[in-house]
Amino acid sequence: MRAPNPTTPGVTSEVGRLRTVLLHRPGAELRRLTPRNNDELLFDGVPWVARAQEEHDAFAAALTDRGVEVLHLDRLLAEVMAVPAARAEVIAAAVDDPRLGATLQHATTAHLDGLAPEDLATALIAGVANDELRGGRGLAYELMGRGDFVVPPLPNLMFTRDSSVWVGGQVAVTSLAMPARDRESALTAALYTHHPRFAGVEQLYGPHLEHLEGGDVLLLSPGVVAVGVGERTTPGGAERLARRVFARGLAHTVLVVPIAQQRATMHLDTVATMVDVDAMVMYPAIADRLQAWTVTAGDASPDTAELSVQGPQPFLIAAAQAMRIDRLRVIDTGLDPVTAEREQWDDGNNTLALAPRLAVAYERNTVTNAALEAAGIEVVAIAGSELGSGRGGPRCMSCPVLRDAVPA
Ligand SMILES: NC(=[NH2+])NCCC[C@H](N)C(=O)O
Repeated sequence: MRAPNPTTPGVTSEVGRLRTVLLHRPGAELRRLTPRNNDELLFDGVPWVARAQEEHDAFAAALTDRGVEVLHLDRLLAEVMAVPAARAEVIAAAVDDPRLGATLQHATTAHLDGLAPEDLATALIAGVANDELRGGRGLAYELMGRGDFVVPPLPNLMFTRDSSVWVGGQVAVTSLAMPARDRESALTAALYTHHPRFAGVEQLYGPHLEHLEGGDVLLLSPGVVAVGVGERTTPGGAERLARRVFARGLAHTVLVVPIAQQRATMHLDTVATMVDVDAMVMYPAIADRLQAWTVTAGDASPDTAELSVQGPQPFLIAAAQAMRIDRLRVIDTGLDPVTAEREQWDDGNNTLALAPRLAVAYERNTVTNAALEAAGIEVVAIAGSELGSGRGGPRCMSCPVLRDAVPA
C-alpha cells in the first residue's frame, strides 16, 4: 500500500497517533435552529449555542493538550475565500437552488460576491436570510417570509467527519445524502482544491456522485476500508469508492456493511469505532448480526471491471480475515440492553482514537466508558450535552488529516 510520508497529510488507520485534525467550532449557523426547522436541519432539539461552543472548545483543547494540531474549517475557508476561483465555486453552489429563480439567484450572487473573504465564509456557513440580503429582488424574494433562508445555514458542518475523509494520502470530498448537508461538500472541495495547505493533494471522490459520507468509512487497518451502507452511503457510493481506492493503490479490500436505515444508526460510526489496532467498541444489539460483503479488485481495468464481491458473512469474521488477524476484539456499549440503547443513542460508540488504546468519548456514557477502561482503553472524557443534540460524538466532529502509521 502506498503510505503517506510522515510530513504530508494522510491517514491509513483509525488509531495511528493523531497529528492533525480538521474541526469546526459551531457558530452563528447553530443560532438559526428553531423548533420549526430543527428536524429538517437534522438536529433533535434547539441547542444552547454558547454552551455548545464551550464544549467544543474543551474538545479542541483536549486534542491540542495531547499534541494534536487542530485546523479550523471556518478559518481555512475564510483564507481560501480570497482566491477568486474558490469564491466563484462556492457562490455558484450556494445559489444553485431551484427555489430562488433567476432574478434572486443573480441578486444573491451579487450580494455574496460583494463580501470580504471572512464575511463570505460566515455567510456561506450561517446562511443568508431574506431580510439580510442586500439588493434582494425577484418574485421568489417578494413571496418569501422575511426570516426565510435565501441561502440555508449549515448547522451540521461541525460534523467534519462526514464532508471529507482521507484514505491514505488522498482525500475524498464526499457526496452527502441529506439535502440539509449537500452544500457542505462545496466548502470542503474549495478548501482542498485551493488552500495552500493542501496543495498537491489528490482528490479521491467528489460532490454529486453516488452518496458517500465519511461517518460510514472506517479504516480498519492499512489497506482495509469498511464502508457502511444505509441511510446515507449507498451501495453505488461504496462501489465507486472501492474502484477508486483499488485503482490508486490505497486499499486492497473494501468491506461493505449494511446498517439499518434509521436515524439512530445513520452512519457506521454510530454503531462501531476502532479503539485499538484490533479492537472496536460496538453496539451489542448488532454485533452478531452485522454482515459484510468483501469487495476486492477484479482483474481488468478499474473503471469497467467487475469487482470481486464475496459474502455476506458476519462482519467480525470478514473484518478479521481482511485485516489478517485472528480476532477483532469487541467492547460492548452499555451492559444491559436498555443502557446500551441509551448510550448508543448518545454516541457512546462514537469515539475518536488519539492513538492505540487512547480515545476521546462523551463523558455521559459512563457505563460504556467504564467498559473501555476495563479493557485497557484510556478514555479522554469530554462534555457533550449540547453538542450531542445534533446526534454526533467525538468521531463525527473530527476529520483526521494526518495520523502516524500503526506499527506493523
Ligand atoms: N459521522 C456521524 N455519525 N455524523 C453524525 C452527523 C449528525 C448530523 N446531525 C446528521 O444527521 O447528519
